[in-house]
Amino acid sequence: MRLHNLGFPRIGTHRQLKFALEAYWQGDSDEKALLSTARQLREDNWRLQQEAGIELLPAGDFAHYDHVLATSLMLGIVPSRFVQSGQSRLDLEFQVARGQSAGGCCGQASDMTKWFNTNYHYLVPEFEPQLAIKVDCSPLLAQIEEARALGHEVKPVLLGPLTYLYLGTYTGNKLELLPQLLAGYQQIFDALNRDRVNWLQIDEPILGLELDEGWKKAFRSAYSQLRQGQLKLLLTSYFASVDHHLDLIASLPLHGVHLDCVAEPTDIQLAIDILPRHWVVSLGVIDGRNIWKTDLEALYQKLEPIYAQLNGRTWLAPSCSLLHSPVDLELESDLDTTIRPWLAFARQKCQELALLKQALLSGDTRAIEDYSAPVRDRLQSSQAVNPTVRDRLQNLQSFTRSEPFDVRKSRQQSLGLPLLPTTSIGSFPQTGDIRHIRAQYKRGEISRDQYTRLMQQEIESCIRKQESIGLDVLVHGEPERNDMVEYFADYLEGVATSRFGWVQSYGSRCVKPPIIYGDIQRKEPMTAHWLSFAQSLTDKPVKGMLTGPVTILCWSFVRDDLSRDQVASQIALAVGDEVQDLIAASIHIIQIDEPAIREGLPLKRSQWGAYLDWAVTAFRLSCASAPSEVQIHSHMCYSEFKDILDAIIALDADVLTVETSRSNMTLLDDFRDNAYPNDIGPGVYDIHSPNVPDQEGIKRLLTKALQVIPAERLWINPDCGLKTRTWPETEAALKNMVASARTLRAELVAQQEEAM
Ligand SMILES: CN1c2c(nc(N)[nH]c2=O)NC[C@@H]1CNc1ccc(C(=O)N[C@@H](CCC(=O)N[C@@H](CCC(=O)N[C@@H](CCC(=O)O)C(=O)O)C(=O)O)C(=O)O)cc1
Ligand SMILES: N[C@@H](CCS)C(=O)O
Ligand SMILES: [Zn+2]
Repeated sequence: MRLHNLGFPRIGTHRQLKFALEAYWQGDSDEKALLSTARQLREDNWRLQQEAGIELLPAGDFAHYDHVLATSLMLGIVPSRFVQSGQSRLDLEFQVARGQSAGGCCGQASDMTKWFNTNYHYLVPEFEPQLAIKVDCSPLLAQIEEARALGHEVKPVLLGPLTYLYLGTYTGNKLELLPQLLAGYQQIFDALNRDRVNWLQIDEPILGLELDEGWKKAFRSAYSQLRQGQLKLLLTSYFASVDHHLDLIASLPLHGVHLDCVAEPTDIQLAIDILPRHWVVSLGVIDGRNIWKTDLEALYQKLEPIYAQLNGRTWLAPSCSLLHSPVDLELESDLDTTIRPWLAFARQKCQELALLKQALLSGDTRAIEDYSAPVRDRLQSSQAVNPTVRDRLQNLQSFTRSEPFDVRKSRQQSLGLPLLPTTSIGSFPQTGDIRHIRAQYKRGEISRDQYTRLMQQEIESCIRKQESIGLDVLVHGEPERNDMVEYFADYLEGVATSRFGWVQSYGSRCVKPPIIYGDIQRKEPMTAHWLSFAQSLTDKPVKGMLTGPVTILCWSFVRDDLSRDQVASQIALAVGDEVQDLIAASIHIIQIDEPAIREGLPLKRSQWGAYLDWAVTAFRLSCASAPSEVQIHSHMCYSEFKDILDAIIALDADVLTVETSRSNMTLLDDFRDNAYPNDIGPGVYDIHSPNVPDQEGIKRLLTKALQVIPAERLWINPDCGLKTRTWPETEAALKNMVASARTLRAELVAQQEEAM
């Protein structure tokens, strides 16, 4: 039996990678310093895993920005707009991820989207008909060498060719590109052979999807064509079961397969029966994506007969890469002492595997019995159930708003908004000063009153800036929020937050997912005091800003003893209570953000309907109590939406703002023929790039939008919130956006007059 790991968090216990990246981008450090931090992190990670008991360590799971982008660079698949002579490989990587710096030419960053159903974002590979593959796997080989020099036995990790192809964008049939791509993968295989690599972990998570015949055929042909030499391929999939593809997998020339046995019920016996007798079967039995301590005793009972059957062919691992888990629970000294023993972070998950192995080898279960006791405590804890919340949900009468959109729209004329209203998505720059003030408050260095006053100053400054820019619907700027989910978690019973539980979201950006351990209800109003202050400063409408139930759910570590739809409904009630308080505070426009609604989709399309039903219900429940005069907005980003358009329509928000600019408004093709019935604001510029969009560019996008959306239903806004930008970029960009809106408005009025 061997213990291995699919990948480890690369950001570091104290987000060392984040700080090193940002210092490099700001010009405060050099390439040498960044590479040295990265190397140190890899070293720490390997040591940590080895000390915990992992025997075969992953190498090549580390990436400076993103592992899909690292694969693109390894293959030389880089959009031609970035390839110039002179820049280092590292700078090329950052240009593709972040857009070309002002000094370079006009390179728009590659699109970024969700990694399957997680809150991690990858850089979408862009394929051109001639892939111009130019393999350079020296960074991977260097990582293998580093690990070997430290005395570790490693298993390199490579994103498989089919999944890589599936995740990219291409105007034609992607499978046409497979032969070219395979030539690149062959070169990588050859290099790994020359390097005497033994096992290669080849990640093909698309096997969790319901693939069509074309892709299944491509799997067979790709893996039979690739000459493996001495390499032993361990095919890994995760985030879903692959029971439906076992015959396909069994037909591939592999040496082993890894199964995620946690994400969905997985028939391990079926796998053993179908897979070739000589293959290694890696069982992903420790949840790599949630933070609950594993009931090792129960797992032991389940695995014992399987282990006996597989004998030496059993490998044990977390279900997926631990990229999605915080690093080390040891650091959480402030966590509630009842809750802390219920948890396991990445390091503890590795230790769980070691305990499990010990028990399976020796048959002595005493250690795992002791270890697992808190799991039972959690499931029986009185903290998990709140009868008031259960009764309230049981007795609910109203799940949706009372009048249809057209009636609501006419009642909302009282808001007095112009044609093509301009707005932003909510957050304004979270400057170092703001974060520092919050850190001081948390450390008790400033009082609550001082903190409130400083945040109010920031809100006032945001309002004045927006007035001067000329926006129509203002926001308070969200300065008081550490994060759009964590902030709300602190106001909710049944939810805990950690201190160092960072998980990488994209590049240098991290989040601390809250921990939902019990029934949820609001402790007190969460935002109304900030909004009421903001509205008192201006005659323009200020938009209230809430995070929706599905997003709070998807971006948290969620309890496993209650169904996700029940948890979402509980959150919806809490958000709905805040909607009431905002209305009472004279806020007439309220945005309920749901950027995570698409990422919550199960991998298998056949399961989408059930998920979307409860997700839509939860959103509608959160705003059901808003009278028709109150305008409800929602916002979505980081995803493709065309395949869930019906659900998005069913949300029935009065206004939907949605990310579109990075994908050049291709989303609008789906909105043709009035496909989207309510008001919509397709984002007109990419907020991830420091580049300031010019008026002409914005106007071009808006003109495109006007071809499919009638002017009376079109809003003008950026793609997403502006918290990651600086103020100079933000003001310049918004001024250009407002100027474009005004020009377009004038042109539309002139056209109307001409037509009369
Ligand atoms: C919209 N997005 C979000 C997603 N998921 C979320 N949970 N939240 C989101 O907003 N998923 C999809 C996208 C992903 N986008 C982003 C964008 C930006 C960030 C981001 O900026 N993250 C911050 C961390 C945010 C935070 O919690 N900040 C805290 C702590 C600040 C801090 O570091 N303090 C220092 C001390 C500072 C001092 O003393 O001067 C410290 O503690 O050491 C806060 O503001 O209070 C990031 O920096 O990565 C994430 C996802
Ligand atoms: N209101 C949030 C939405 C981000 S998806 C923001 O503006 O940051
Ligand atoms: Zn967004």
